[in-house]
Amino acid sequence: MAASPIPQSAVAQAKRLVVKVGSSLVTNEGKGIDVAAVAQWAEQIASLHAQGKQMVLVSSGAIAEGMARLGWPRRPNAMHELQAAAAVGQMGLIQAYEVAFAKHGVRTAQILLTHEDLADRRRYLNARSTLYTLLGLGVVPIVNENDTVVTDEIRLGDNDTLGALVTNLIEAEALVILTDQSGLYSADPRKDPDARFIAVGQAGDPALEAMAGGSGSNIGTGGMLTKVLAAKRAANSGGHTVIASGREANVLLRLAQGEQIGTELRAILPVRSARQRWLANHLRLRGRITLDDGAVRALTRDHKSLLAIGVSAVEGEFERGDVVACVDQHGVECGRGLINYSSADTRRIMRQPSSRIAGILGSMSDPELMHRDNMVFVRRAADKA
Ligand SMILES: Nc1ncnc2c1ncn2[C@@H]1O[C@H](COP(=O)(O)OP(=O)(O)O)[C@@H](O)[C@H]1O
Ligand SMILES: N[C@@H](CCC(=O)OP(=O)(O)O)C(=O)O
Repeated sequence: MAASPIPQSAVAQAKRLVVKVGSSLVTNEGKGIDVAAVAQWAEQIASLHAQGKQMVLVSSGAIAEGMARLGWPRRPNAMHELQAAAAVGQMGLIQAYEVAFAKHGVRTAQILLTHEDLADRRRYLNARSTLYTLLGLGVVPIVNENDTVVTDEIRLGDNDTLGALVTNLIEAEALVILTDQSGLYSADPRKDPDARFIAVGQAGDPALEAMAGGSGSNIGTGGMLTKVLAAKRAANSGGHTVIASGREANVLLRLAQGEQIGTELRAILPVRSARQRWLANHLRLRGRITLDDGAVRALTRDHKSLLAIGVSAVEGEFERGDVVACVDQHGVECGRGLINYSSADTRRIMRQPSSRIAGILGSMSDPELMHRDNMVFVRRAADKA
């Protein structure tokens, strides 16, 4: 008797999944929403939902669809035009998904997030509880970046990162990134016909980042690099990532049956706590402080709190409670955390022992500049968190 196949893939085992679809797929290379493709993904997600899996969809395509609706042949450079296109296109995107999911009796919800929503602790917790509530109600949330309100400095820019942040937020066990390639290759297959397919890898392996180095298609923004980095980020909460072709027939259903399709990037890094992830997921920091070698050792090897005496330079303007990066003498980040003193005060107390803080500032709120409980450490020098 033939043994029944044991589903081993990340998607087969996951009870909570984030599926991300990129702009070039959703809009058929920018021609306008690919209604047939949307219908197929919706059917598959509805089917997995019916099997008891909690599903979240992160969909790009608002800008590309907006451009198609407005009759713009080329992607504009001006931020306000991109935002106008996103506002127009998001209507079409959500409408297409709502119609497609309704055919299977599945309710959907629109969630538009910005980097700031996830960096602010209260808004982050609110977003998380709304997503959990929707999942508990059996709704499929459809997430995109809130392009209309972001500025260049605070935009996530690509939805691969957003997909990973949502994976972290709801502690999904798997992130499926659907794109226009079969997965990750050793080089961009559009440019290198000898590129080798990578079936499996380890999330966070720097060799993968080197392979994915090139930029993406004309329609998408991130290319493969943002997908590989998203896998590293998803691994912070134990999420495995699969990068696969969204054009492959029944790709999600087959993955859920344990079939190996695409590139699976397994999470084997130690899982960080929700608070550590929140700290690590700050993509834009208020400032950075340079540490001397002794302080770098105290932080990274001994996991001690940071004292002002180990700081040799301060960049940026920040307040007490902001998230600030700690870098070594070469500018390589070794950790980050909530700082107990403003940039102005830090400049006055740097290189000084804690016993002198009260004398310099008139009072001392905390003996340490950053408490180790409020810090997250970067595992390797090459790890950009
Ligand atoms: N090593 C690689 N393996 C596969 N694709 C790569 C690689 N390096 C660059 N790419 C490019 O990345 C593109 C996918 O990224 P992108 O266009 O941003 O997609 P999406 O819109 O789905 O996010 C592919 O079409 C491919 O040309
Ligand atoms: N928020 C943007 C998505 C950004 C983007 O292009 O992402 P992607 O296609 O996934 O690289 C949009 O909806 O157009």
